[in-house]
Amino acid sequence: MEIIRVKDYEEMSKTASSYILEKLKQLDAPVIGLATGSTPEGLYRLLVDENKKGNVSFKNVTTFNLDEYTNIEPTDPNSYHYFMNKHLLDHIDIPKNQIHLPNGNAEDLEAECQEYENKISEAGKIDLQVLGIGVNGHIGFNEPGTPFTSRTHIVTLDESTREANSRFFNSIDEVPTQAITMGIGTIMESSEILMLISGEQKADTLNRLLNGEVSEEFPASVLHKHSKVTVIADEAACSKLENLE
Ligand SMILES: N[C@@H]1[C@@H](O)[C@H](O)[C@@H](COP(=O)(O)O)O[C@@H]1O
Repeated sequence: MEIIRVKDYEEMSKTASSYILEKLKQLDAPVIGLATGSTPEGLYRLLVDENKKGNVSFKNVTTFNLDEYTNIEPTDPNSYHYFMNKHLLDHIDIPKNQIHLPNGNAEDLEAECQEYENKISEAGKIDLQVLGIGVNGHIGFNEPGTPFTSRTHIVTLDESTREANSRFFNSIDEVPTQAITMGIGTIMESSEILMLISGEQKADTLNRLLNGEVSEEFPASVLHKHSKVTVIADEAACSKLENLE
């Protein structure tokens, strides 16, 4: 696991954006895994800017998002469909049929999970998966206790996750209780993983990721088993790191 330590949120976003642009240049038909949350918003803003300036094209890019709430319309401002359109997808030159998010509104959610897995397989593999991290170590919506072998599945969200995400809703009662998420096994099949971590509220989380044990109780710890992971973390997120060199 390689750690890139940067000053602040802006520098994290810039470093991530340059990293992704470089990757996109190397591949003819890149398949990129995308994440939601406040952490990648700055990265997406920079990618939109680069696309507008003509420095990068997304015409050959295929995307797969990690997760989506269930029983929420894609047009609902709190859906991850809406989030992705607003922050990235509506503003870049990517063909719509190359964009994939789980359909949290599907009649048969189990079938939707299988179909999502099939679509990823058909695309080959995810070349680069962008990840954020929940305070409790969740990746995608894989909460503590999720098997490392899990595939795309329906999850019941932890109360702590619903609370953390309630800042986007009018009240916690409106936060969905379930979601569809790519499984940990699915995420681990990506050729490469880029994790972004920012802010003091993630300082204990980052310390546990780097210095804690590999355990299903802390989902992100699985990344120690992956051969190509880069973590970009800002000073505030690094503020509680033990074993500083
Ligand atoms: N499902 C998403 C995760 O993919 C994300 O990493 C996490 C952290 O979000 P934030 O970046 O807002 O802290 O929130 C949500 O639960």
